[in-house]
Amino acid sequence: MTARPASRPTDPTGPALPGPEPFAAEVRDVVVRYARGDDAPALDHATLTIRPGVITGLLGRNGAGKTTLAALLAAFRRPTSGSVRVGLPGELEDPFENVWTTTHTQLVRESGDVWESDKARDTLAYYADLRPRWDADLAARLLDELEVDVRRKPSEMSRGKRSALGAVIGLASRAPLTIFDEVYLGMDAPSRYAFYDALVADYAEHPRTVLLSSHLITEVERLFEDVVIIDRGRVLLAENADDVRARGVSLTGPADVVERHAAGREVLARQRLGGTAQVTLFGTFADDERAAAVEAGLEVGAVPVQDLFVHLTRTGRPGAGTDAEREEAR
Ligand SMILES: Nc1ncnc2c1ncn2[C@@H]1O[C@H](COP(=O)(O)OP(=O)(O)OP(=O)(O)O)[C@@H](O)[C@H]1O
Repeated sequence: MTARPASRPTDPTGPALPGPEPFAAEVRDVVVRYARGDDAPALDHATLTIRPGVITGLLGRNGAGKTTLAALLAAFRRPTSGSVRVGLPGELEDPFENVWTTTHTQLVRESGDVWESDKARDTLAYYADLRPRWDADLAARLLDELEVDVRRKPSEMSRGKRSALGAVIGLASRAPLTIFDEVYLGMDAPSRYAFYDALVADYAEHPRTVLLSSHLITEVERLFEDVVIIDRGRVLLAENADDVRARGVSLTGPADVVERHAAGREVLARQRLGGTAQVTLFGTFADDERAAAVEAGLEVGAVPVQDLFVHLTRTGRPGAGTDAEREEAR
């Protein structure tokens, strides 16, 4: 953030207030063009629903439109056309210049959304004042756990500590709609896992609607219930994560048996360790195919969201994806 708003924090240590129920959001036929006449809009007739009280994973390759979508929901910008509505289920409103919905929506981006040149505690005080459900105790505990020194300015912190500060702001806000846009990318693995654990624990106690955008799909996929995949501004799918996982099949077992049961199917990923192989196949198995695979000694499982994501968004779809492209997309 570059400019400080006119209002200043008053009581950063005040008690958390009860707030509204988790928000829902609806995006209908939304187009966002950053430049007039741009023939590759950042969002291209995007339509999706964010369910209330659910953690949704927002996935897409670089430049897919994730940050643009997050910015619309948080009312940082308006769509070129189409409608964005946010709020209590059944009472959705246009969030743009809407004090009520924006007060209850917290977006944290990779930059951390912090005042770079002020001490971190000033940014925390600002959010404590802004967010009615701010929990100062939770913020203090997480800052301690993630070893963020609030006496320092973000401009003097490492990227990871700045990200951690943003992650704490997102969690302690307890906003009915909380959006984490790649906020944890700068954090090291122990910090990221501490953040995921804190998110799951606090979400269980204080349900809210969470949108998590990340490239680290294997790390975060256990967290989300719904998935939205965007590709070049278009929504490829928006559905329950288990339904996404059921779009493919994973087979594990002796390599020759695995290959026999995979024959003729589209292989999304293949791994081999000695005589054991694991393949990820696109498409579902009929009951008799599944039974035959189990009978032959194979382990039949659901597909990691990551493999489907790579498949659905690979360069030159349909058809031409190579292993190198898949690696690049990971
Ligand atoms: N301020 C801007 N001005 C012009 N074009 C922009 C602007 N912000 C984003 N874009 C373009 O809009 C498209 C979508 O960008 P966006 O940042 O939403 O994608 P993203 O999925 O968040 O990408 P990443 O994972 O790389 O952060 C990209 O083509 C990007 O170049």
